[in-house]
Amino acid sequence: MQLCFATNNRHKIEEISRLVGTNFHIVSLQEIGCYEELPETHDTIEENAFEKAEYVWEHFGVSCFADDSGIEVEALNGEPGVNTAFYAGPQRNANDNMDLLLKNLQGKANRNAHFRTCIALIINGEKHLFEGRIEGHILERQQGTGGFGYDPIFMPSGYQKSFAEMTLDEKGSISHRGKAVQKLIEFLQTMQK
Ligand SMILES: O=c1[nH]c(=O)c2ncn([C@@H]3O[C@H](COP(=O)(O)OP(=O)(O)OP(=O)(O)O)[C@@H](O)[C@H]3O)c2[nH]1
Ligand SMILES: [Mg+2]
Repeated sequence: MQLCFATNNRHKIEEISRLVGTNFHIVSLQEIGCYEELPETHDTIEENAFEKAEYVWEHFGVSCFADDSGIEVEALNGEPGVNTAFYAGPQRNANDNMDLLLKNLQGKANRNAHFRTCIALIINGEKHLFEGRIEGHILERQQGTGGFGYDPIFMPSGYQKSFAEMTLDEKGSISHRGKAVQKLIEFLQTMQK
């Protein structure tokens, strides 16, 4: 089965390709001739995931899925949430985003946070949503150099290392994205039976 992964984030492609393995064949936006930014104009992760997938389905007529993700911090009433990618500004810089989050958490005892991924699938025009979530906390400072985004300051519950100190396989086995993709794979497998 061939599906377009509607994303411009190379880290997501790397993580999801490993998880999907040979279960189905993923094609990129470039491979279907889509070179534009995908619209993400809504206030929720769920709606933005569908907006990206719908754009590809409507403009290119290709079955596809999109991943919209965010980190939600308890003491900040769920922020950055839907603004995770550009929390510190339109430059979408990971260090600026982490610095701002650490600054906004200064002096706060509660550092609980979770990552959430919503994967919107449109297959032959039918729409489905899969969600994955991982609980953890925000570290005092960056730890590790792997991963992307906020990985160096996020430590999942029950672990003594940040996402940025894990291998891609380790992160994928517990992460928000890993859980959402697992649900997507199981769904696609039941469809093929
Ligand atoms: O530490 C992190 N570990 C992760 O596993 C992770 N996944 C997402 N993020 C952050 O959340 C934004 C989502 O925004 P997002 O879902 O709109 O993605 P994006 O704009 O980068 O790509 P696209 O898929 O929309 O093209 C991204 O930019 C990252 O800053 C992560 N941070
Ligand atoms: Mg985006």
